[in-house]
Amino acid sequence: MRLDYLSIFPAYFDVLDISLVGKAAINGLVEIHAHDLRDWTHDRHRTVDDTPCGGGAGMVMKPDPWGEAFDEIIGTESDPSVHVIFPAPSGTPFTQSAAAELSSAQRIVFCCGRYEGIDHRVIDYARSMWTVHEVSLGDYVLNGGEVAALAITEAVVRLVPGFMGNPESLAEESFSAGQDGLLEYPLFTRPVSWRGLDVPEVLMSGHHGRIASWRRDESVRLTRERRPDLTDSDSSGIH
Ligand SMILES: N#Cc1c(N)n[nH]c1-c1ccc2c(Cl)cn(Cc3cccnc3)c2c1
Repeated sequence: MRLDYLSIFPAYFDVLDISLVGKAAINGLVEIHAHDLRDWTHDRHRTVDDTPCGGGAGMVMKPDPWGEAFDEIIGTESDPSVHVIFPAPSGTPFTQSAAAELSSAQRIVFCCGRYEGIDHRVIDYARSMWTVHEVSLGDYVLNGGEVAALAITEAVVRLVPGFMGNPESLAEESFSAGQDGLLEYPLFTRPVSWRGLDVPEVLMSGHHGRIASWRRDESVRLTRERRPDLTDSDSSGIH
């Protein structure tokens, strides 16, 4: 899997060399390339923004640098196997199932905008050439697309076959298909007693049936408390 990041702050992606994604890069599972969008400007000030047509506050990212960067990084041929991701406040909420789908992609290009956003013709052009995803991390405001690109990268790469040392652990995580759409149950490890707080006895019983039942009950309880929106979904197992 090749991952490209287009941003006016490419240093955001230096962290990928340190994290688990860096390990995957070393193992050859992923290839990471960060690019400075300003490398595709031609004026002395390396300008990437301009005032919005129709007026309004803030600045909008000009289309020209993006188009030239696309030509060099992706090419000028249409290829639906290339996935181009535009984080955006107006994007579709990014989900675990979207991460799972993207984990089989061979090429993902993250377009990380700033200011008030990117000229929409950039997205329209990308849609005419590749498979485009306009996504949002959630209902809160970030200053640009970089943090979202990092979060999406981690969510996707950890699902790439061969990346996780113990793929079985993926099945028990919150939001994973194996969890019935429920939140993950509380976790404990040694010592059994810590600052007057004990591990629930059932987990020390060695009785696998009771343990499974306790874990399921806890997942249902937590999901009802914290994510009632998940309890109505068909996959939740709670109705
Ligand atoms: N993904 C996601 C996401 C999220 N969950 N919050 N904010 C963003 C996000 C993503 C992309 C951009 C671009 Cl390009 C510019 N900005 C700044 C901005 C802030 C408020 C309104 N307009 C633009 C972005 C914010």
